[in-house]
Amino acid sequence: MMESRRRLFATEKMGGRTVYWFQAVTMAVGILLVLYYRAAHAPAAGQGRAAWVGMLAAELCYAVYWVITQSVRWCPIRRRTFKDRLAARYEENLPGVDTFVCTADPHSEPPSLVISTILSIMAYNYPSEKISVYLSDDGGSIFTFYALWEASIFAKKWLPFCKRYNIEPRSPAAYFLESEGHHNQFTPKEWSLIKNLYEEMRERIDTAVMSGKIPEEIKLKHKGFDEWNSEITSKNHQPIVQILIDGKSRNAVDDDGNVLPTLVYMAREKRPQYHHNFKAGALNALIRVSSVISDSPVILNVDCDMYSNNSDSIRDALCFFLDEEMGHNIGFVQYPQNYNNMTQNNIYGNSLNVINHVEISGLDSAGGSLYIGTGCFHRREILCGLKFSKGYKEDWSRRIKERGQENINEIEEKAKSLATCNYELRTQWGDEIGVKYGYPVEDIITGLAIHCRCWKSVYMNPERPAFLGVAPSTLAQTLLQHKRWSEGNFTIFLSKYCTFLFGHGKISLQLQMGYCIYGLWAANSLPTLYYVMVPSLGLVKGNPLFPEIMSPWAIPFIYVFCMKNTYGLYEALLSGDTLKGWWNGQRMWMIKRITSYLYGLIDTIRKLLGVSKMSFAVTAKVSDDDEAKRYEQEILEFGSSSPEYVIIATVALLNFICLVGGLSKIMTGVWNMPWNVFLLQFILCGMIVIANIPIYEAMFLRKDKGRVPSSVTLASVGFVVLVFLVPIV
Ligand SMILES: O=c1ccn([C@@H]2O[C@H](COP(=O)(O)OP(=O)(O)O[C@H]3O[C@H](CO)[C@@H](O)[C@H](O)[C@H]3O)[C@@H](O)[C@H]2O)c(=O)[nH]1
Ligand SMILES: [Mn+2]
Repeated sequence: MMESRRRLFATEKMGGRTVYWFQAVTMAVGILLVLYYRAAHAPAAGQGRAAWVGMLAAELCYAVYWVITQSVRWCPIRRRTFKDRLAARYEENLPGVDTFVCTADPHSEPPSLVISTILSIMAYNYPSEKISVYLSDDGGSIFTFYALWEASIFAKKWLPFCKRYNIEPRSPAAYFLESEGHHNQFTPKEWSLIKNLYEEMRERIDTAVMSGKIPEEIKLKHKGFDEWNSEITSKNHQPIVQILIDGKSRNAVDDDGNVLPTLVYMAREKRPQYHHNFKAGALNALIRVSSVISDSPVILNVDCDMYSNNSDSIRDALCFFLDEEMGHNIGFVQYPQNYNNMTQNNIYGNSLNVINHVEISGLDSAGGSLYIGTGCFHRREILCGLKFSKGYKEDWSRRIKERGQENINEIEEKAKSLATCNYELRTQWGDEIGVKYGYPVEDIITGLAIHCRCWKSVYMNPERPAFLGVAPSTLAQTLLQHKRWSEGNFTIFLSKYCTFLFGHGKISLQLQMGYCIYGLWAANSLPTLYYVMVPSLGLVKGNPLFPEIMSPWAIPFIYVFCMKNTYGLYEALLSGDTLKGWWNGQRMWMIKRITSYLYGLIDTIRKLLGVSKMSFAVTAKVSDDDEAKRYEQEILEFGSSSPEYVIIATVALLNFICLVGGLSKIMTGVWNMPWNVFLLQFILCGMIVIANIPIYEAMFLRKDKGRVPSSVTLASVGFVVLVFLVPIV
């Protein structure tokens, strides 16, 4: 009796609270003093008042934002699971799990990468008959289908190999990369055999993609290839659903005679006159298609590059859903986004370490992790719009969908009819049912709606990362991704789904604030743009904007600046960043704010005005050799002449000129003011210049292809001249 009541998971509070509270209280006092000083000491009109008021506005924004970021720092928690108890109680009655993998473009997301993810999911340490894997191909590409077909055959060898030797990770690409040289648990022959099989398969797939042709004899081997003809394009084709492995069929066994998971390819119908709603549209089609094939009560959703790195993740997630005491109101279980292509010092700040270790853990204690699009287990019912009610209880022992008289062709036809363009017309899909449409971050808004239907969620961050994906490895891709994210979250903030309105009374204030950390990314761009330009300009124009260094009022400014950075550094180091990684992160933080977030802000407003439409630009998961090499060496990649780079170069150049100009004016005594009036401004400008050193290198010293193109440098010179001519300070 006692045994059966023991919990399947535990929740622990994280330490470090004294340090946190010391930081929080002293920062709050410091910020208030800064704001008071700003308000009380504004210069007279005509003597730089406008610039001063701008500083006040910027600091006010920072202050509000700082308060918001504290919401997730009060009491972060960590979760632990007891898989042995799960097995002891439920091994015979484990629920089915449907996995949705989305891909959109065979060029930025190579099919060979996609199938490594698929194979890693098929090989979970979980009864195969209960796993179904669905690939949604928004590229509608015969090459992706071909790769999946190859994977369905390779799986017969791969799954037994994984299970026999209990290897990790179970993505063949990742496994063979990692295990080179230390694979002594099995005979070298066996290892080489399977490795060769894998490499040959990859070779065949890559060759097909590169040559744009699939050998005719292969096309004869599966009826699915007949779906493609010369007219089909990614934007215009009929619905395609192909069940490559039917887990219920007797023939679906691996080389050891064990059942194989079900494997399905889907390309929903696309027609130019219908809007397809990007990934959200794909997920909704998958929800319907899977409902006639396996209809499992649990759905796992991963991006095509996010392979499973931990074969126990399904079991970990189920420890939450199946917990007798607390499981009934948990709507989804989110794992962090981790990447396997991080360089040591996080050159583009993409490691998300602090978000993963600090912020989402804090959100978890406030009511639930956000749904971040990949590595997330949902209950099927909540994705379909179910509201939480007191007496709710899922029947986990619900049997795997029985199949009546229908044969596989009939099921495919039925599934196709659910993946047509007009199926959703005049329905609640994309609104009350399924993943929400109209937001570039469909994940966040869908998670918010689920929280507001009174479900909780949990965040699971196991020692061995559950999923590993591909982070953007160029500056352009990083900025593109962050533009989409900041724009998406800001769109939510300005919509009727703004957490303070929509979430009011439904989720805790803490969680409402937590959502706004990301909701306000875009809004942060303006104060930052102001702060990296105006004080520096003030140096050359003789306009003091901070208290002089001897004044007691300098203390709160210095304190806030130092504390913010010290505490930030402390969090970063605790989360696994290196010192240099943190520093690179600071640079990227500035760059993202003055480019991605600014663009995100502008595009959100343009959408509100109706002059632009929502888009979802897929980030590339491959880069050319040259680029990859510079990424390895942590050298910033520019190369093309994009307007974002002009902003970055302009700000860098401007600060350099201001620093030199300001110094020389002080030295030569042009200003009638002593140097200590400007010291804080010099420090700020100097820090910006130091952070920008790699930008100067890219503009003036580097010769490689990734340098800042001279057209960008020239344009930035033009803008700097313009800035000096316009009397804004
Ligand atoms: O029309 C589309 C566009 C994208 N995708 C898929 O969506 C996933 C995410 O796209 P990616 O370009 O990798 O974007 P990221 O910025 O890395 O994605 C993060 O942010 C997205 C929201 O902006 C979430 O959907 C993702 O799950 C989350 O990992 C990929 O598997 C794509 O294949 C589609 O299926 N159809
Ligand atoms: Mn991605």
